[in-house]
Amino acid sequence: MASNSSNGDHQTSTKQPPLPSPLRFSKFFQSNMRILVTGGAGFIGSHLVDRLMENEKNEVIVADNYFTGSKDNLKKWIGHPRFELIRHDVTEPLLIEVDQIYHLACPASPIFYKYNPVKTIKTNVIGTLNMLGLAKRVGARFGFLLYFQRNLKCCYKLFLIGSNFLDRILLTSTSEVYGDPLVHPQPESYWGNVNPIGVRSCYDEGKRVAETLMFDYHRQHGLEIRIARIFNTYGPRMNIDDGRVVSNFIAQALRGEPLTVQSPGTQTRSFCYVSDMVDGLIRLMEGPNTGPINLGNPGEFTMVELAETVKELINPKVEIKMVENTPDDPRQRKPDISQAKELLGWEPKIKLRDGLPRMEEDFRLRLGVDKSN
Ligand SMILES: NC(=O)c1ccc[n+]([C@@H]2O[C@H](COP(=O)([O-])OP(=O)(O)OC[C@H]3O[C@@H](n4cnc5c(N)ncnc54)[C@H](O)[C@@H]3O)[C@@H](O)[C@H]2O)c1
Ligand SMILES: O=C(O)[C@H]1O[C@H](OP(=O)(O)OP(=O)(O)OC[C@H]2O[C@@H](n3ccc(=O)[nH]c3=O)[C@H](O)[C@@H]2O)[C@H](O)[C@@H](O)[C@@H]1O
Repeated sequence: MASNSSNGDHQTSTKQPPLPSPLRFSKFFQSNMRILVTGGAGFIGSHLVDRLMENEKNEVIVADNYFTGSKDNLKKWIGHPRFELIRHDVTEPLLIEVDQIYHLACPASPIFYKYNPVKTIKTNVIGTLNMLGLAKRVGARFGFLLYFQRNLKCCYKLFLIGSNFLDRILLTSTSEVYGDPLVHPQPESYWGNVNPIGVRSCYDEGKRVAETLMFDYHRQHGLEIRIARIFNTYGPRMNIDDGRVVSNFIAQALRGEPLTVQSPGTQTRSFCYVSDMVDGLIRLMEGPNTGPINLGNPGEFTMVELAETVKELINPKVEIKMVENTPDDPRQRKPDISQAKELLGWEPKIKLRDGLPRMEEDFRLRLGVDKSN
């Protein structure tokens, strides 16, 4: 069996040792960062792709099953040499070479995640397991390669360069992990108040298990993880009929329909504009902190106040009517973002009254309702 000692002064055969696969080896020299965005055809994901593509050193791969997302959200990138779109359901394994994973694949609207609760929890549990397996597989092989290079001495320096390309995976978790919070505002140290068997549990508990899996892979396999707990986010490209409150109210105001405030109407939410959210996600991924870190806008409003603001800004003639709510609707939600400020140097810039008109413009275009009506 031919063998070469690491310092090359003793060879039993002229056969060269097997070189690492060109693809892997090139990782040390390639300037491009290969980034997988699962759920990248969705609302937040497509805005994230836009931002990642601005960096010429990024190659972006989107894996999406189009359950709530759309190719339309990515049409400007299709055919671009640094972009690739694959129809893929994350509940099935995915074998590709990547350097970073933003794992966003999961329906976010309560109407959609309640539509098939078993699928929702599979997406959060099996989907996250598949993405962690991908990160570990690629990261582990890469780790071996680093060890191999390190023992070649001459390439030791590459180990230092290469190591900062070690894979990392970011999970977009949610403020729903706090359930119907008894602590207000919610800090990351709060364990939550979640119904394990309710109609929202497929999502709330699914995301909690996803966070658990992230930390277990981190502790057991040393995987580089990042966890963002996203609070209500709004902006252009939200599905017009996805049932979430901001998209509902804007679509209703533009169509001249009554704004449907679900009872009691005094429940609160805090709304973060999508460009602020994307900023926060990238800062978290690029920084050294695993999280979980709350990302959201601490500006808290009741649903009645939100309806009154939409009425004032978009259609003063529209009515506001109370309708029934769904079970387990959290009564209050407001992020404590002191960790995001301190560790990421991040805080949201866009206030609700400045964000809503940008979303109105997008919805007017898509609904064909011009300013005069
Ligand atoms: N928007 C918010 O207010 C909010 C708040 C908290 C957390 N989040 C999280 O952020 C992420 C993105 O949310 P969003 O608002 O963009 O939602 P979205 O529904 O617009 O996007 C989700 C994307 O994931 C895709 N997807 C769903 N299931 C999939 C599967 N099994 N395999 C592959 N793709 C799948 C959908 O087709 C869609 O493109 C989600 O993980 C969501 O839980 C969003
Ligand atoms: O920020 C979060 O973490 C969560 O926020 C939302 O969940 P939720 O707050 O329930 O979102 P909406 O469906 O927009 O409901 C917000 C509030 O508005 C109310 N609502 C909703 C729709 C409507 O037409 N009228 C109305 O008053 C609901 O009862 C609820 O109290 C997202 O749907 C979740 O994906 C996300 O994880």
